[in-house]
Amino acid sequence: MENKAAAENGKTEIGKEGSICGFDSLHRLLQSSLPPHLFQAFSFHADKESLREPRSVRLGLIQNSIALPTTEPLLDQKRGIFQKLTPIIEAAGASGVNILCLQEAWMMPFAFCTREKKWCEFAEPIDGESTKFLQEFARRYNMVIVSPILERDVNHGETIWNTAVIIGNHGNIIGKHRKNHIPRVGDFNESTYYMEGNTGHPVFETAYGKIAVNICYGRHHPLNWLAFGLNGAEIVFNPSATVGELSEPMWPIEARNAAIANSYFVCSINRVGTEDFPNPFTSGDGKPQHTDFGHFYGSSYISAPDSSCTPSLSRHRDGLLISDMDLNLCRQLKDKWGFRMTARYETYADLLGRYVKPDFEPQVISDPLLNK
Ligand SMILES: NC(=O)NCCC(=O)O
Repeated sequence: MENKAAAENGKTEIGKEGSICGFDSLHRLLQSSLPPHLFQAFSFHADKESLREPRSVRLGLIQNSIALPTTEPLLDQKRGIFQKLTPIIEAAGASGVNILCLQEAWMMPFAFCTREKKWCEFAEPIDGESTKFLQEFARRYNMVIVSPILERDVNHGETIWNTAVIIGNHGNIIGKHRKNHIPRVGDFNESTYYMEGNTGHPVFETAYGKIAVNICYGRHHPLNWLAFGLNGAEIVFNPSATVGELSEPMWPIEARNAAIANSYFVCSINRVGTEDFPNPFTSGDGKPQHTDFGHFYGSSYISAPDSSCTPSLSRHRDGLLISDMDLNLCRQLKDKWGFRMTARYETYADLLGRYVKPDFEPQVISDPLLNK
């Protein structure tokens, strides 16, 4: 587990497999070459206000590799992850974390690359075994927990969804959100298993603030981020599973941009490690078949609306990132920049209204001399 002291010592384990140019994380590499003011660690500052008390919240993000090989019985694999996570969740609770978020589909390997249907067996109802496991911690530590799982909706013909369950600090289920954007890129063949979510862009009002969940691939969609902001989110969690070759250059940028544009905090969580599957599969790109997805590069971090961010966790180790923040910062940034006031929602709505119609024509004004 990575704690504050260990995380501040960024050059631990240099040369270990998974390091980047000898550094433990991309952030450490950047930190060594960029001025220190670009990096804020673990506690976000907001100005003191005269009419509002600070609204301090402590967040925890967990990234982890799977516990057992994917060839082991499915139930053992799931229970192995429970066992592995128990001390990490307890450390979060003992550290006074108010809201904890786990990685995408945390209770299973990310098997969607295989297109094999046997992995559907991991899917659970929202009040299933994984939720019950976490409800106990939520009650014990008075902690809200965001739990991204593979969901089976038994009331709707056993349909499967990629879902985040929001567990309240009394262990109650506040609600759920289903992943809005399903990737069809590289080995991310998730639409073989579930379709685009049908829960909209809910914001959950919890004891510690208004939160939302933008699951993984939704982070490439600025309007998805915007919708959570329009509904009043103060913190948006982005539980993810993504691999280095595909998305690592985008990872340090998109969440920070969303936090700035929408005046809220963004918590980016990625799983870590390489998961190997029993049967080879191809990526439809002419390259040889393979049995792993590539390296899940971890690197979880938190971005603030004032453009600061925490250092990221390791690229190759499990980790718990804990950070304090004052949610007053969200409104302070809204007052400063006025993005909500200067946006042109009517014109965007008009364009989008026309764009979704089959007879839409792009507004392009061509130089009349072009074809002369
Ligand atoms: N899990 C998931 O949606 N991955 C898609 C790949 C990416 O967005 O980087």
